[in-house]
Amino acid sequence: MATEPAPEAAVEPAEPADASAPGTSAAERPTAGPADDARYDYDLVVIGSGPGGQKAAIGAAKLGHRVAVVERRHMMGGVSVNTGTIPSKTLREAVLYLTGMAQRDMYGASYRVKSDITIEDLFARTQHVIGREIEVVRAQLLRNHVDILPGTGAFVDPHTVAVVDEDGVHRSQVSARFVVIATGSRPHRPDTVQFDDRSIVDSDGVLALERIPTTMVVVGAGIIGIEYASMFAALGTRVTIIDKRPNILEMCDPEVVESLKFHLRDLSVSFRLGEEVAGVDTNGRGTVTRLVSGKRIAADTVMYSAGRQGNTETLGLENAGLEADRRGRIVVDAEYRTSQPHVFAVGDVIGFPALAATSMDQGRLAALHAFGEPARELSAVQPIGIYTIPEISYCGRTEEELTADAVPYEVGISRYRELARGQIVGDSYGMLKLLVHTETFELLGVHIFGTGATDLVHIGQAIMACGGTVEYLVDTVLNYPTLSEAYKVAALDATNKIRQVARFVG
Ligand SMILES: Cc1cc2nc3c(=O)[nH]c(=O)nc-3n(C[C@H](O)[C@H](O)[C@H](O)COP(=O)(O)OP(=O)(O)OC[C@H]3O[C@@H](n4cnc5c(N)ncnc54)[C@H](O)[C@@H]3O)c2cc1C
Ligand SMILES: NC(=O)c1ccc[n+]([C@@H]2O[C@H](COP(=O)([O-])OP(=O)(O)OC[C@H]3O[C@@H](n4cnc5c(N)ncnc54)[C@H](O)[C@@H]3O)[C@@H](O)[C@H]2O)c1
Repeated sequence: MATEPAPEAAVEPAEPADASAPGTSAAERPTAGPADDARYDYDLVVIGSGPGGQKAAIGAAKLGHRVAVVERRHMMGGVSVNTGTIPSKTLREAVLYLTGMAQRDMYGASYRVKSDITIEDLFARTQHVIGREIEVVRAQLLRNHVDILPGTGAFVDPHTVAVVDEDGVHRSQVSARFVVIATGSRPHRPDTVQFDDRSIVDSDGVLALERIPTTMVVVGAGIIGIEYASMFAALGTRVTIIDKRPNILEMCDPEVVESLKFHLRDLSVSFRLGEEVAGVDTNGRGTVTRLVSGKRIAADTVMYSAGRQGNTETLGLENAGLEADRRGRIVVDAEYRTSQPHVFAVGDVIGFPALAATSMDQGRLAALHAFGEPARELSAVQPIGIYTIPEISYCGRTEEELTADAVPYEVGISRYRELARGQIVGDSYGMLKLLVHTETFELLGVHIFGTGATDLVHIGQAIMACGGTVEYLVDTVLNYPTLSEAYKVAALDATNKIRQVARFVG
């Protein structure tokens, strides 16, 4: 994501930039809600078309309001569609398919679908999916009569947004009763590192690599770093992961993290944890990463994934009476309202948890709150999906948290290798762990490692969100053979252990 051009001071009066598009001009709007204010060009202007912005815009349009989305021409769909969630998950799918990785248990360690995988093979699939997704986003906005204003938006005053085109020329200026800031984030680039977008890249640059590197250093063992590290390791790249924290993915179940590390080491990944990067040197042919401890690591490519920065510095926040913190984030209340009650902010620009999944709901809720519609809070039980190879997913609490809070719990485990479906799909390493309250039988946490984890987690999530107990799983018939059966096996394991303790106690 490049830095946006700064808006000029004087701008021309508003004319929706995409007014030529059929059926999209504000004047043709079929209905306007009773609360609409004719003083403004729009009831809602959304800045940014990522998951948060899309859902805010469509949510308001469904209520019959006049809505516009400001977005740069090349970024329709946001980071999510263009450089984040969708390309990374498509790349993972291409890696899994072409390397034959998921089938090696069945057909042997040398099994490959294609022996000489090129970067073109991988990016062809990615580009195809990105193209389709952009069309889906655009079509959804247009069929909901949302105007698309191409360009970069910036506040002129608290109710007015100027739209500047890529070449720095002002396109228009629009006023709105409400504004939603959904400008997302970009990779954080430390000043000490000279990114050249060839051998020293961030998570955007990794999507423009010219070849699959033989060796790679990944700085930052957060979700982005570990996901890409596992993809390149599967492709045969020798990857070194560096992080100043003592372990990777610290929010996950330690047993799951150990399983992942075992798999990654098996793919020649090395870990340099508890180590800080002092700088990176490049001579055009390769890189040397210098650690504060004095170590030096040579690699073809360095990928930095050391956190993200909110896109706020060219938004003209000061013109709206707003400000952002050092990391470009905007503070909001429980209704996603900023310190200006008519301006909302959603998605990565408000910080944690910074997921496409949560951003969508934040956008939807911000639109409801803006127009005074009833809105329920999001369920507290939210899943995390990490698309490593193999994948990880969890919801609820970890063993550490429960122990720290002195909550009595029992663990129920199911190993995929003991499930018929696990054998059929060739997953011998997968496992599902349930954490169950020993007195109430309430489900407290679900931690999954292996095939289908990010989908399977939703079964546990639904039970937990509805206050269900493990007895539901014991008493329920599940399809056979499925991976969902892991829930049943783990539930029986946990209840057997609880019963055994009860027998001893008498
Ligand atoms: C590599 C990677 C993988 C990821 N994988 C996942 C995943 O598997 N699951 C998941 O849930 N999340 C994932 N995420 C996170 C997810 O992509 C983000 O949380 C999500 O995209 C944030 O949505 P958003 O609505 O805040 O906007 P974004 O998607 O960040 O989009 C913001 C948009 O605003 C535009 N914009 C910025 N400033 C302006 C301006 N002044 N005027 C007009 N437009 C502007 C930008 O051009 C951009 O298009 C991943 C992120 C990355 C980087
Ligand atoms: N599957 C998913 O849901 C998914 C996938 C990718 C990204 N995301 C989202 O994107 C966000 C950003 O991810 P991220 O991985 O870039 O950030 P992060 O903040 O999670 O991780 C950054 C890591 O870099 C380390 N680090 C920073 N500077 C360092 C240095 N100089 N030397 C060594 N280590 C250093 C930090 O200790 C930290 O562990 C996440 O919070 C996540 O919400 C989600």
